[in-house]
Amino acid sequence: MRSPAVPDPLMAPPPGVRRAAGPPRAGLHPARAMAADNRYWKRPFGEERATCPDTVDDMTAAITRPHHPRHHAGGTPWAAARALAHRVAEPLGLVEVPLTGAAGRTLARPLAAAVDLPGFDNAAMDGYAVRGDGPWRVVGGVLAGGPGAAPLAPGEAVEIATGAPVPAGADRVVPYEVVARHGAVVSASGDGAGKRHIRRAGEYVTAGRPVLPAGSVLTAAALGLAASVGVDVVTVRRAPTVRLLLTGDEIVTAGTPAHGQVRDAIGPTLTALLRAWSADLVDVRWTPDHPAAVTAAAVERSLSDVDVTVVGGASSVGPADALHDVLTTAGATIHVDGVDCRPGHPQVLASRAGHWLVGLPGNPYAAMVAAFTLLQPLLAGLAGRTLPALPRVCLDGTPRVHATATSIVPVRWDGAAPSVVDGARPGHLGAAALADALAVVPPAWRPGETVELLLLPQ
Ligand SMILES: Nc1nc2c(c(=O)[nH]1)N[C@H]1C(S)=C(S)[C@@H](COP(=O)(O)OP(=O)(O)OC[C@H]3O[C@@H](n4cnc5c(N)ncnc54)[C@H](O)[C@@H]3O)O[C@H]1N2
Ligand code: MOO
Repeated sequence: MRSPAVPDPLMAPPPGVRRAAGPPRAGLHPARAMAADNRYWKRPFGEERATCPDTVDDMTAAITRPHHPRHHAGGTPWAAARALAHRVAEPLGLVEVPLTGAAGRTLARPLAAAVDLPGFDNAAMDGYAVRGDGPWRVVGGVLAGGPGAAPLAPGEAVEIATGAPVPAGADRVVPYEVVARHGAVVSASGDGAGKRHIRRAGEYVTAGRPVLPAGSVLTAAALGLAASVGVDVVTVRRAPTVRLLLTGDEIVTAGTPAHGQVRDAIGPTLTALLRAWSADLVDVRWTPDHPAAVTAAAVERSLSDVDVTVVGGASSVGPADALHDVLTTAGATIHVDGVDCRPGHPQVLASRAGHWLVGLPGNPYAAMVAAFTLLQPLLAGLAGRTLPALPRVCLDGTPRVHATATSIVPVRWDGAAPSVVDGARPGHLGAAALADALAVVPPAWRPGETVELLLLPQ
């Protein structure tokens, strides 16, 4: 039972409530040793290098930036951390949902056609369905959705609309553009040996055949395809339930912050990302740094509740950063403790009995980087999807690169090659807000080498 002195850990601040700044973060705190496991990683993992054509290859852009000693302790290499977050996730159970509510969900079973597509022989062009060689006698007309026409005899034609059922016996449809009509007689005005312009029943797919494999995301086109083949209900993976826990005495959720206070930027960013990643965001809660038992109780409860708890802040080594201790006390397994990337180094992936926790750094751009590193792959794994493949491209411009860590750099992709958006700072989303993607720049990248891109949802 919780002590009555400890406020409800999952109590969100009422909208508009401004909180006073918490107690100052005074006093020395022993830096935590990096997880011994991380020393296993001796060299970059999965960071392929390829060179762009026509670029200078003999320059170096490696600029080593000063970092706190903990940074130099390393961490799981970026690509390995991303792959691990996907690999450790067991796909969630199956649910049946109506097509109307299935956008973004992941098929748990192959999607099979319930009907032939097209369902019947139909016209691909507006014109005349004809039988035999012309000229033809027009014996009627047929519209899409209307009653069909009687079978054609040789030398007969019916005027026909695109999508209307082609009468039995018709060889082809002659488009209006290439016929001449005189009274009840039409003749081909051009080369009569053109295309048939008839879409035959089952030409696209026949009933019972799979049209999409399990693991496919129900995109806009996939939803339309499912409807085309007569499907109303799809079997998908349950959407992972997610709670966003924001930590920090200084955090306010609305209005203009007072001196010492900071407006929450992680909540709005993560809410949008989680929507794009088809997670079921259950709620966004706030816990103060003090007393630490509040965060502990919130994490404890959340680890028995939702599929994924995302904690904003509390991941580093400061006096108020309680997450590691909380996870240890909760008996959680820590899979990733620090990732060798800039920004976003202090991120955490942990689990307990099928419940997951992703700890994001408090700095908002670093939090966004961490969400792409650990959270997106985890959600993909839970949804039974493959790890999203990253396009590999040449960059326009030279980003700041780190000698030993992966740099995650906002880029704008409105030309042939994405160009670097300058001014990215861990605590500021200004550059990311102007970007279309984040470039994954491997350690000691050199101009002319390609990079992978994490595409930002709109
Ligand atoms: N001695 C060390 N200090 C720090 C290290 C380190 O390795 N050794 N790492 C730095 C890096 S890198 C980051 S990132 C931060 C991560 O800190 P935490 O995850 O523990 O987060 P906080 O300390 O609570 O906050 C950091 C920063 O972010 C602001 N913040 C927090 N939450 C939000 C939010 N929801 N919206 C907007 N801004 C937020 C907070 O006010 C702080 O300014 O640690 C460095 N220190
Ligand atoms: O990496 Mo911190 O994650 O630089 O702001």
